[in-house]
Amino acid sequence: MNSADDRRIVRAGYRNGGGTVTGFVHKGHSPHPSLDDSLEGEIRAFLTDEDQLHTYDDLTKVNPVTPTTVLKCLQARYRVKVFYTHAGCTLVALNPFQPIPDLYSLDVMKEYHCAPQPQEFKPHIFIVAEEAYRNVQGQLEPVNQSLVVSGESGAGKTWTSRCLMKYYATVAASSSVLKSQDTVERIERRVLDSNPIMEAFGNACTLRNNNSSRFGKYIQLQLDRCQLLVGASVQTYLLEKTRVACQPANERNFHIFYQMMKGATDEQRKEWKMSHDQRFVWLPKAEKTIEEDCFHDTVEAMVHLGINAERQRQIFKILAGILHLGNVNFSSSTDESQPCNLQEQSKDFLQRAAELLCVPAEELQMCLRVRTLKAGKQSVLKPCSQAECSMRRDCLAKVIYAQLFEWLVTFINNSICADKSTWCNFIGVLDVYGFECFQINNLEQLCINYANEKLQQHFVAHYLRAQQEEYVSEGLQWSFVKYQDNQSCLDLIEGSPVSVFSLLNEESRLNRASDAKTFKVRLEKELCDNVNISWDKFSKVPHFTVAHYAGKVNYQIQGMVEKNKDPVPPELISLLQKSENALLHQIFTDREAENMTSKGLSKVTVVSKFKNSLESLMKILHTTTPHYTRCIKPNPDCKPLTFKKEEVIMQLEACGIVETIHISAAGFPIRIPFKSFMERYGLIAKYSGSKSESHCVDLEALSDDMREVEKLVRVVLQHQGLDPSRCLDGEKHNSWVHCGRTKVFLTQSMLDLLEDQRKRILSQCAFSIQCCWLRYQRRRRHARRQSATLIQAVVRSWLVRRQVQRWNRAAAVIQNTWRKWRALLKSLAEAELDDAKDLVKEDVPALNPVVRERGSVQLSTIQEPVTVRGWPMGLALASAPSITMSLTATGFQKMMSVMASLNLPSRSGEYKVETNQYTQGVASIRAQPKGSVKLHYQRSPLLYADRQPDLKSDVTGFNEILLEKTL
Ligand SMILES: Nc1ncnc2c1ncn2[C@@H]1O[C@H](COP(=O)(O)OP(=O)(O)OP(=O)(O)O)[C@@H](O)[C@H]1O
Repeated sequence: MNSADDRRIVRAGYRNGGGTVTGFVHKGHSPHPSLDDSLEGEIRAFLTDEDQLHTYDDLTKVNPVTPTTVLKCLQARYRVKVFYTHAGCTLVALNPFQPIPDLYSLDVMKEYHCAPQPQEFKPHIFIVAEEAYRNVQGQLEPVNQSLVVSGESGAGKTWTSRCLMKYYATVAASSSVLKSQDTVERIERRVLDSNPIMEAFGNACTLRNNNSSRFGKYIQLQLDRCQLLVGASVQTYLLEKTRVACQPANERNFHIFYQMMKGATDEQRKEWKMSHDQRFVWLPKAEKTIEEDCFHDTVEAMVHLGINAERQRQIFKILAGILHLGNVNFSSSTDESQPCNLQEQSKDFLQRAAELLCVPAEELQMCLRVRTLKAGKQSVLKPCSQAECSMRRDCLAKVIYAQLFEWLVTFINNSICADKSTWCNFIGVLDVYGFECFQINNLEQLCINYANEKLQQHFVAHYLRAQQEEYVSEGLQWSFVKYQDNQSCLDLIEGSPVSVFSLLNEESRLNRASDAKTFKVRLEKELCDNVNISWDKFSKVPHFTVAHYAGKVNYQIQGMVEKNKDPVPPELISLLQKSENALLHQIFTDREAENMTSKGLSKVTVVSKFKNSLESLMKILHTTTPHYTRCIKPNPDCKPLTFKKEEVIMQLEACGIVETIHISAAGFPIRIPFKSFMERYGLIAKYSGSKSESHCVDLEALSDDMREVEKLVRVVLQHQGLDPSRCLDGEKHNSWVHCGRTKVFLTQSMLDLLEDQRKRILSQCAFSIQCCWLRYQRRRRHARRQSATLIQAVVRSWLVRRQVQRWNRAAAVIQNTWRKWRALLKSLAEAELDDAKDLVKEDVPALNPVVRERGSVQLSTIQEPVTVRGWPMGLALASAPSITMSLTATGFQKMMSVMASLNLPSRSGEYKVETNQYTQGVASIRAQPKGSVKLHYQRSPLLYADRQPDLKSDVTGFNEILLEKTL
């Protein structure tokens, strides 16, 4: 690659309202040699700083954008083991061909998933995955997403698709803890387990890739309202079934056969009649072992998907039967009226194949060697030639394998597909075979390359053309980037009324053996006007050459029509319907098999079927938001960390990556309708303190008034510190924004600036809101505290008042009761004393006059022995406080208090107070000198018995006092 190649891209300026914006004219020499020179100078200047080349995360930042500069950047990045690079709307993924530790770990997934702005992280396939996931969340139309992974065989498409599926199985399930863990785990696991099964049955080791997908697939990951993965469905395209019976030189059959051969137990070998040293014609390069040869993984995945042991047995028996069938050979017959004989060593294989397929051996042999021709209601048997016999054998193997594969896909879908009511959005992952160009190419390659053309067209239509067309419709002056539009190539292949496909179908539907040369003549005649098809006049082999977007491919015509017919002899289908293998029987008796037998496959040709399925895929893609990932194979030998420039540049050119970068770099990738723009960024003008009158303009009204909107856009730009006149219509590199008729066109840098400003204003607003809120809260807290204090004070005073009132009432009751009680006691005591006086008058000498006068007992004054049985209760109660005092006092103090409470004179010698237990109170008082008086008391159960409300009272006493005179 040198700068001469770069001359194909010449920059040209375009003007928009006075300013110049960089645009490009692709492919074609510049009419100005000085431009070439300056470009070369720029390229040299750019490449001088080699140490910086790997820092370009996005190739749109490369300046100037040429194949050389882009290539050098990718190479520099690959050297430092950076494998992902943005190229505008596309992600370029270079295959490292060796596992890179921690590049796809769970932690990395979480990092990208949780990042507020994953785009700011290093380019990664997880950015694409996350962007798609967030788009679904955003619910902006179109909500459903498609991740289109393209690249040539071995570039890493399947690897990338697997990474994407693992990513969604992780992030879309991580927040699902609330759901039944069982369900979630089961569905994620099932979705992931569909991979090893489909790869075992649909992938093979080819010269370009040890694990080459021999079918295309579109996986829909179904998400529910909460963005959780609830199911998935798989749509497959064009399995390369010819590989079952015919493997290209140095390539292998499908992995599953080798897995069986290498991983079977002795018991299984016995059942499959497959000894260790058994060689199968259809298993070339069996000695080569690759990491995909893991039978255990496939069986485990089958178990997880719900394929039970009996079904597995049936599947493996069918596969073993196919292998044995491959060893059946026929010898040529000299007599055309007689069927070909089986070669001697083939007899056993035919027998075993029949046993494994559970069909009668004779019938199998018959079907392979004799054709049944229908003539009206009559059937005529016609022996087949040796070549026909081999073809019928191969056809049988292919149809069984293809139907088995289809059954498996259906089973997987039934197992992982969620009910329509449970999911609402999906993310589709498309992994189709890459562009193929071999020495000999036939119908398979034509179909594969046609599919790639379709995808390229989708990319062109969606991105390159749509973007530029929009510039024009919005009134932007734009110097077009000349991208390679492959519409004419597609017209050649699938167009109407005349195209390669239509002619092929016509030829296939004619009830005659096709001739390659005749067909070539027909093609030449019908398609000579199309520039995308050519013929090598000197070649002896009938062929045609198609100029695809990715390069020219020679297609061999021989066998193409037959392959397109893909006829399956009805007797073979009838035979398989009779199979005692339940699975085989079911596969061929279902509705599709019925159609197949009744109409014959020749009616629905391979290309028409493929075209239909691709068209429905395209319909789905058109209704989704696409995300493109271009996988690049850095070297043809799959060597780790080896970068071959020639190999890479071819792929970059083939997928139009340079054009993509140009359009992304020179154009305005962000286009926002005025109204949405104002809704999002109008606040910048509003909160930046501008006095512009446009601030007061009603946004709703403005959306209709383009001039006003433009004025506002200018204000917004002013607030960014940008000169609107330069940025809107500015010079080269200054033109960041354009106002179209209905939309604002922005560069990524402009968008970043706007977003930054918006974020700043929002955070200022948030800060103001927080301050207000805090102030408000503080005030509220203070007010609350004051109110609480007031309430507490009021309540406390109310409580106290209530308490005092209760006490007052209680005191009044007590006083009242006490007074009554005291009066009662007094009267009782007086009555008792009156009785005692009477008694003394009658029986004993008179009591001491002091006693009589005071109405109290003065034992000391008793001259004569008297018998006092006890003191009245009233006296006891009246004296209670003193007693209490005496209980707490000790010694003399106590004695004095007791005497005082009994109103006893304290003359010494007349009586004695004894305290038996000092600590517990007075035990007795003994009178002197004639005998002693014992005073007993006991505590009253009455509340307040120890209180003496009225201290002046002359009534004294204990709770209960018993006086006892002992002689
Ligand atoms: N990101 C990667 N990291 C490590 N190895 C990778 C990576 N991508 C691809 N590979 C390696 O490259 C091989 C080929 O990749 P893959 O099978 O995905 O290619 P493909 O594009 O799907 O090819 P085909 O079209 O033939 O199916 C893988 O088997 C793997 O070993």
